[in-house]
Amino acid sequence: MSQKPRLLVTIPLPPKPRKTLQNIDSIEVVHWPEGEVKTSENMAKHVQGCSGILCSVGDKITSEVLDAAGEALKVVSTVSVGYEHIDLTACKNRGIQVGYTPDVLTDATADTTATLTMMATRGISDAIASVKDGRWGKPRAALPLGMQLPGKIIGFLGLGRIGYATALRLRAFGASQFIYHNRGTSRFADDLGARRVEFPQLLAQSDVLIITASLTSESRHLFRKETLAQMKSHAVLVNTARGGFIHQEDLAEALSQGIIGAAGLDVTDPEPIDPSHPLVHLPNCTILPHIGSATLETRNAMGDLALENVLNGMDGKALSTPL
Ligand SMILES: O=C(O)C(=O)CO
Repeated sequence: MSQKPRLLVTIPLPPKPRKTLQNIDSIEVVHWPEGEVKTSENMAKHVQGCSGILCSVGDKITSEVLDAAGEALKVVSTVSVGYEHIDLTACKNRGIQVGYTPDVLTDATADTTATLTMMATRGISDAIASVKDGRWGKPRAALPLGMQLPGKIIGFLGLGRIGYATALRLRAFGASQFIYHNRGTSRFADDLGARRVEFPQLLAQSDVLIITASLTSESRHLFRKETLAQMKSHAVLVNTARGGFIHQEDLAEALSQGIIGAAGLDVTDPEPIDPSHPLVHLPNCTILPHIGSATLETRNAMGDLALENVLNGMDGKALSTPL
């Protein structure tokens, strides 16, 4: 049996960190078998005896997984800024370090959030569909008119790094009035001239409401029938954070009944969303397949940082970006 420390890699790595890892022969790399379902049983099987886990948001790192890994496990490193898939308390209790990848994905994710905001406010996905399905030019099939950002109130649930970078992009489209709801105050508020409001005011005042917060057990299904009903009837809801913020059946109902105007989602719950889900077929709902950070440059940077974290952790060193 190999005496080398073992590293479980649960995801296909981007090219740059993949190459780096290929050139390291002091560790044994266990790659997740292509196409194998990520069940807890399979995770427990592959993680046995590993000193490090390199994973991402689709991998549930529970106390059972940590127990299955055994005494050797020193570090869990996720290729993501979100970390709700990792049981941090269980890691802490076992002295296991946890790393994540903040900052390096801010710009790519803000690009996606601003793009999705523009797509949803202008009804771009239905407009594209109308060209493909022959509705273009048929008077009775006229598309609804879109909404522009000047003079509108742009609300952020979670004005952190990604929210701020999104607001800067939306300024180029004429957005100038920003409000936000964070638990405390945002360090970016002054620069944007953004006003902090309580959640009910965020719902009631936003013309565009953008979710760029971390999901917690308290914020699960924060957007449901009762809260969606408090939004403006033309409001556009954008979510590039986590699907769990939104009760999807309630959102589908709100969009089809004109309770709110449109939605743009880069995240769903579960992922992927079932293609037969009503949200997928609504003309006023744009859904992207969780591509927030999906550029070559950003994924390489995330992979590099996560690899650095896991190698340091396996070596007993401090991580560059610990949780
Ligand atoms: O980094 C994250 O948390 C993601 O969702 C990746 O896009």
